Amino acid sequence: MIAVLGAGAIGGYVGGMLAASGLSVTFIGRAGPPEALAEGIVLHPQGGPARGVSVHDITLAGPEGLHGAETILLCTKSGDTAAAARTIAAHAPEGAPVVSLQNGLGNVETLSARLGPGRVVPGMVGFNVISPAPGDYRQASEGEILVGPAAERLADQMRGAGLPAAVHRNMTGVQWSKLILNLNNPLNALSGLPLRDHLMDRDWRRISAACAEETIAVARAKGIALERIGKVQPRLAPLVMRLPTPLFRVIAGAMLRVAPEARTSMAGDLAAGRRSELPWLNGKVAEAGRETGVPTPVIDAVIAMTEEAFAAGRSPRMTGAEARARLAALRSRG
Ligand SMILES: NC(=O)C1=CN([C@@H]2O[C@H](COP(=O)(O)OP(=O)(O)OC[C@H]3O[C@@H](n4cnc5c(N)ncnc54)[C@H](OP(=O)(O)O)[C@@H]3O)[C@@H](O)[C@H]2O)C=CC1
Ligand SMILES: CC(C)(CO)C(=O)C(=O)O
Repeated sequence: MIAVLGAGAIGGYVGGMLAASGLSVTFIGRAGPPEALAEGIVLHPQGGPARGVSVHDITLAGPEGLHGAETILLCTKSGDTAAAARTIAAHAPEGAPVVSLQNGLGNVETLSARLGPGRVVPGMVGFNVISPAPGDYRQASEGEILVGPAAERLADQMRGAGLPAAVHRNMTGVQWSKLILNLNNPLNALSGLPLRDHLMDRDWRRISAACAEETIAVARAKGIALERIGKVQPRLAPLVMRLPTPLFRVIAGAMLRVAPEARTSMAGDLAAGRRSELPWLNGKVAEAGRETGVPTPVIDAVIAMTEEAFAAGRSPRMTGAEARARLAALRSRG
């Protein structure tokens, strides 16, 4: 049985696809069965027909449902990882591998510290998923799932379920490279725009490019080999993001094949009043920058602006040009 801990957008979609292929999947809620799935699941893979999974073909449970898990997919936000690790330690069989499908850096370390080394496998989901209604999950952009070699069987099961999954040997490089894409998450939360409209604004892309450059410099200082994520070569990302919009539209066509209503997961967190994953995204780059002596002034200023927005509980809905002016003011202050 595959247990999905964190029945939100990623857990609902990935777990739902696995269940639709006939695998036994249990969705674990915080205290009891996840209510969002009480009526079953509707899946909308990008470019494919919608499919339904009856509530009778899945198991919904509280933490005790981890009891029979052979593999655990961890799909909570990063701020919930430590609590999830405690739940796994208390309820899951000791040897059951835990595959983190989360964004950001540090989740694997948090899980390993609680559950022991060798049991936790890093994973990366390269596509966006939105959930317009409880139990309804839509793949909203292109991308693949990558997992560490220890999860080869899971990668096979995912492919069998129609999910584009593969094993990757350098998951540290993959996670840093995905992080470069996720540096756009707080910017998208600040603009409040659908992701596609956001990406069409060159001022926002220029800020993304500056954040990517700082992260590439930090990764280089740490000796991390960055990896291609889908069609994106991280080292070329700053160049591509800075292109004038008509050229960007042609070169980055795949990046723009995004559902019109899609927003990044952090924009969703801000809109829903949830905590942000900022400390595991930009925060980790700033931390590593301090350790390696690489300055990260743009990332630091983006952190300050995003923290302000989360403290206010709503997106400032600023334009890219306004954001650049604000960043310049924050940087000149210090
Ligand atoms: N959404 C996306 O497009 C993508 C997201 N990701 C990453 O995947 C991860 C998950 O994101 P996403 O699916 O969007 O997040 P969601 O907020 O949609 O879902 C997270 C789910 O985890 C549940 N949860 C939290 N703590 C626990 C716990 N201790 N026990 C059981 N359930 C728990 C939450 O329940 P509750 O509602 O009660 O809080 C919620 O249902 C994040 O790291 C994100 O960055 C990666 C690629 C794309
Ligand atoms: C797919 C992507 C990069 C952007 O939507 C993402 O990871 C997220 O929303 O958190």
